[in-house]
Amino acid sequence: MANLSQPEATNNTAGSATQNPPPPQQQLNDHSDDHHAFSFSPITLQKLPHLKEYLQDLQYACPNPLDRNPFFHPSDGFYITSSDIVLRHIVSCLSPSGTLHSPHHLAYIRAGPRKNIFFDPTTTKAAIVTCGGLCPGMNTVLRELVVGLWDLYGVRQIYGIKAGYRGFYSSLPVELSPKMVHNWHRKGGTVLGTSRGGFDLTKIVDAIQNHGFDQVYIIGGDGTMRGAVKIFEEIRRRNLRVGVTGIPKTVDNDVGIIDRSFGFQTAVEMAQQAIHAAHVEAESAVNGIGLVKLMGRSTGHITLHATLSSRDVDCCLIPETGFYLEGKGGLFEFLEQRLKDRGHAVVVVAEGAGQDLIPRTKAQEEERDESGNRDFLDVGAWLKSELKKWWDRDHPHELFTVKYIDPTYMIRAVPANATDNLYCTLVAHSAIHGVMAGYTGFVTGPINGNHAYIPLIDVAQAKNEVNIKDHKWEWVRSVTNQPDFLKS
Ligand SMILES: Nc1ncnc2c1ncn2[C@@H]1O[C@H](COP(=O)(O)OP(=O)(O)O)[C@@H](O)[C@H]1O
Ligand SMILES: O=P(O)(O)OC[C@H]1O[C@](O)(COP(=O)(O)O)[C@@H](O)[C@@H]1O
Ligand SMILES: [Mg+2]
Repeated sequence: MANLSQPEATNNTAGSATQNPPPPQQQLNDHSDDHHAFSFSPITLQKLPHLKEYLQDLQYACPNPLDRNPFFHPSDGFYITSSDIVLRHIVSCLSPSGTLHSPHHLAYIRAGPRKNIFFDPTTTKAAIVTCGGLCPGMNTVLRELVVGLWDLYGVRQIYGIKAGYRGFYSSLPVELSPKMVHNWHRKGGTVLGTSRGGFDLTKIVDAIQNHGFDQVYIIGGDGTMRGAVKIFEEIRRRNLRVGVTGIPKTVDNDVGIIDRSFGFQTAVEMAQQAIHAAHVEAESAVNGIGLVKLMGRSTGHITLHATLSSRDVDCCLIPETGFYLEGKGGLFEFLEQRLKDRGHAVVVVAEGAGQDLIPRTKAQEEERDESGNRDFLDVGAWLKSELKKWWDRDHPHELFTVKYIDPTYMIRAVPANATDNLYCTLVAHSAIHGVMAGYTGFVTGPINGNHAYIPLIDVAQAKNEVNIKDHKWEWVRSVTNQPDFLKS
């Protein structure tokens, strides 16, 4: 349990040393309930929405059923209280006098079971939906939500919404039980189905109301989280007794605040196979280049992590840094030297990198997927063709080979590895505990290794890009010795 200093009568609204929006200012004086946000100097606890905020007569439904669960023996400290927090940043800086440079710290409410719950499990009706692209572990989260609701809390009405947000209003919910989901964690993809687009707020909330759902679990990426905020706000506007929670899923790892999303590590692991094959092909050719394109719509996390863990990569290209082909400090000059020194080279490029270099028509510029995400041109195919043109122009009589590998969906259409599966279980159970405790409009995810509850709106607004100023990007540069592509 966190050891905090005395609570102050008024909220400490000091900002944190983060890139995220400052926490909402608030005047709070009731610290008795778990759902109230308050701040302790020098820590500001991030406020979390709670059903009690707009349903004033809402009372605790009952003590947590885990009290009576034969497999749990709740002891002191088992239940999470309002004093349990997770600090946003654990790396700080001491001044010469030994005090912290940044006097204010942002904290989030720690995830986990609460002593009292606001839902009666015998009448609770939960809905679960998966949206956006696939990610390893989606089925594990589905399974653990069903099993957790059923076994931990005794909920018997659990429904799956088919094929993403549109499924709320375009098809009938599917009844789920532990028996039905028992082996789902072994399957890639999502048994419920998923889709992009189809977000119709009124129809979705009408469906939630008409079906009588009072808990909604939304699994998806950054787009899904933005939709979930709107659903939560509309539910609050209609004064519905419905808890809404988001569970971030993204192989791109582009969802902010949390350490990482489930499935990311599995995707990085799968990417190794493509890099390894590219390396073998390149090494076996004369002047061979192995080129691998990896997913990452607008962030290069998969490419960066796959590069760092592979060590066979000569050049890593991500959307967060520009690159250029010709001239001093360019890609061609670098590869020419590598081929001279080693006879082969491996280039790994994120799908969102170099998009501004690829010529495109006006129509191509406008192309969007059903969710409104920009459609990318194939940077790998373009790079392969540019490399060939360059070599034919500058070395017309020398052998040269580019072997282009695009594993695309292979890195995400697989079951989660052990680490991601563990994550999926924790995140699903934490989400259930939070909703049962009356929290709503929140996301569960690990912050510095500990699961916390974070306001949905903060997560929907925060983007997790590769910070090219931090050490991780420097490691890439030192592993590959690639140019910085900063034109002098
Ligand atoms: N700004 C938004 N407001 C409401 N719904 C959105 C928004 N952005 C995306 N969505 C919806 O969220 C779902 C998934 O979004 P998408 O961007 O395809 O995937 P992901 O959630 O994995 O990023 C889609 O049904 C899409 O219509
Ligand atoms: O072809 P699809 O299904 O639209 O998916 C492609 C996109 O999905 C991703 O894997 C993940 O995207 P989301 O997290 O937005 O679903 C991206 O890397 C990629 O651009
Ligand atoms: Mg997305």
